[in-house]
Order: sequence, then C-alpha cells, then structure tokens
Amino acid sequence: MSHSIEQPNSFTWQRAVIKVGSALIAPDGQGCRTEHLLALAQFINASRRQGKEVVLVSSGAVAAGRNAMPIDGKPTLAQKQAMAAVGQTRMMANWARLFDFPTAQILLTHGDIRDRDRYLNIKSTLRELLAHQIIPIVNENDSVATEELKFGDNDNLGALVALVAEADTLMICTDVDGLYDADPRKNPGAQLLTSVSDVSRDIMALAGGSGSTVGTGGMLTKLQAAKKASANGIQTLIVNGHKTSSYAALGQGQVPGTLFHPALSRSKAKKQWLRHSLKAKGKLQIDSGARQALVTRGASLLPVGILSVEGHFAAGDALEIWHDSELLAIGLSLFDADDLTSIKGAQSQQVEALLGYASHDVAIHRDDLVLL
Ligand SMILES: Nc1ncnc2c1ncn2[C@@H]1O[C@H](COP(=O)(O)OP(=O)(O)O)[C@@H](O)[C@H]1O
Ligand SMILES: N[C@@H](CCC(=O)OP(=O)(O)O)C(=O)O
Repeated sequence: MSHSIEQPNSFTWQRAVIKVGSALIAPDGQGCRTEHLLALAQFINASRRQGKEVVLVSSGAVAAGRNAMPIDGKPTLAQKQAMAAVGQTRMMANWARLFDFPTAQILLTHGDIRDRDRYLNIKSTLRELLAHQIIPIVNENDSVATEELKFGDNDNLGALVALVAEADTLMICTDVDGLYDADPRKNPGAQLLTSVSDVSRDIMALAGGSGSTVGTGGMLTKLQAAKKASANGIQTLIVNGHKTSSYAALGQGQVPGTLFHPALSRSKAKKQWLRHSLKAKGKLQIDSGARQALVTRGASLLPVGILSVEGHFAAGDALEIWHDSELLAIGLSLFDADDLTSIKGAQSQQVEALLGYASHDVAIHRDDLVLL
C-alpha cells in the first residue's frame, strides 16, 4: 500500500484554497453558526498578516437556508435550490462578520470552469481580488446548476478553484481528523493516515460516504479532490475544523490531519500542461528588453515588447514566444490574434484607446507563462 501512518509532517504554503464543509457552518444541520468558524477566521487573519493568500470555498448555503423554508420530509430539488438562494446571503453575511477586510462572493458551476472565456474571467477576477487583499468566497451556483446540486460537491470544486487560483495548497476543513483506514464513525478502531504520497485505488477504496445529514460527498469526494490537486502539483490537507488545535498546529507549520503530497512540482505540472496538453495556436516575436524581463525577472509579457504576431487564435489560447530564432516560452494569451496585432508595440496605457474598450494591460500574465 502506498500510504503510511507516521508522525505529522511539516509543510509550508503561500496561497491556499480553504474548503469549509456544511458541517462546520451548520453543525445542527440548519442555519448558520460561527462556533466552528472563529478559530478558522483567526488562522486566516494571522496567515494574511504573514503575507499568505486565501481563497475560501464555502459550503452551507442549503443548510443555512433550511430554517427559512420549513417543509415536511426530504426537500425536492427545487426546494433545495430555493434554500440555497436564501442561505447563500446568510452564509456570506456570517463570513463577513468574521473578517475585518472585504469579502467577495463568486458563484460557479462546473460549466463555468469548462468554458474558456468564463474560465479566464474567473481567473482574472480572483487575481484582482487577491491583489486587493479581498477574500474571495466561492460556492456552487446551486440555484441554477441542476446536476451540480444532484452530483456536485464542493470538494472537487475546491480542487478546480485551487487550479484556477494558482494555489499551492488545498485545505479541506471537515468534521473528522483526516483520512482513516476505514470510516471512523462505523469503525472505532480506525487509524488516521497522516501522509499519503499517491491517491491510488487502495486509498480510494478507504473512503465511505458522508456521516452527517448536511455533508454531500463524504471522504470519496475529498480523495477525488486530493488526486486532482496532486496531479497538478498542489498539496492537499484534510483537517478537523471542529478542533481549534487544528488551526494552532497549522499556524506552526504542522499538519494536524492528512497531508496528500503533490505528484510533481507545480512548475513541472504547469510546464507539462502548457507543453503537452495545449497545442500552440500562434507565435510571437519579442524584443530583447522583453526577453530580459521574462528571463531575469519572471515578468509578464507586455504588449510593448511584442514585435510580431502570427496565427489565428482566441483569448486563452497557447502561444509560442520567440526571440530571434530562440523559442523562449509558452504562454496563454489574454487577447485574440486581431486585438494582439492591434496593440503590439504599444504602451499598456494606450491599449484601451487602441482597442476601444478597457482591457488587460499585459498580453500574457506571468502565471500563465513557462520558460522553456
Ligand atoms: N475513510 C474515512 N476516513 C474519514 N472519514 C470518512 C471515511 N469514510 C467516510 N468518512 C466520513 O466522511 C465524513 C466527512 O464528509 P462530509 O460529511 O461530506 O463532510 P463535509 O460537509 O465537511 O464535506 C466524516 O464525518 C466521516 O464520517
Ligand atoms: N453547494 C452546497 C454544498 C455542497 C457540498 O459539497 O457540501 P459539503 O459536502 O458540506 O461540502 C451548499 O452550499 O449547500
């Protein structure tokens, strides 16, 4: 088996997606409480003071809206969607009370992340919010996403958000200490696994369903999320959000639950993705100043350094970046071929006038660019 029962490992992180399950928001299965969120909010505050960045993925809309719509028996899908609509605002108000900096709501469906234009917009929005020290709080758009409410879960959403947000860490806060070798609610002798290096079939087979009335996926969706994150160079932690000691340990760089190691480094994962999963749709020639900025400063590519644009491509497509006869880098363009041709060589402040609309001031953001 590829797992081990060891002493807690230490770990470091810089940008985390923290996923908070319904059980922590609504411990009684309905309404919204702060009981289990205070210690987490303090941890987030302290982490931000150290310059770390956090995106929250918060469940709990359905549970938070449940007592506004008393019904007999199991709610129908439409009733759950209505509960989510009521509960989402309550849940956001609950979070806002815990932070002394602004919070922002982002509601997503899986379809939004699959659509290239929407994906780019989500990415840019997250980037801007983080740059302005605002904490994005993401949830599924339950009221519009039929199949998401039926099959969707915020653990897998958390992994996708970690990818879009370029996070190095996914922390899943739940009501259990981590991954056990059997569901601890049913097996009192179950052992906690502190470190998992490969989310193999053996590991997947350990997962049972949700133990609470409000949780959606149980341990299985957490393992799916960890697998996805790991394949993209992101580490995942499952921690018990019911225990304040979890956050104290995290604050000291210790792992209080289960740590899933990334399968490869983030830069390698990104390089593989850009190199092998995406076919370049165009070519840019850049000048020596831009080459210098990319290579020595890891800077974004500005329109001013672009000498020529070749190919038919849309915003979001991969482009090769050349300097003379040297293939330097691959990156995702923020503009389509026509717009990039119009703004090549221009100063960033001229972009709006040239295109006729306000847009990005870089052509390829440094996070979307790998040097070869
Ligand atoms: N192997 C396992 N190890 C730990 N917990 C497990 C395991 N299998 C199933 N579970 C259950 O998963 C639950 C957590 O998932 P869930 O109820 O969906 O929480 P959340 O609302 O935080 O997503 C635990 O309370 C536990 O009963
Ligand atoms: N989007 C739903 C929660 C879905 C979900 O995955 O819940 P959970 O298993 O508690 O993380 C809501 O806000 O109620």
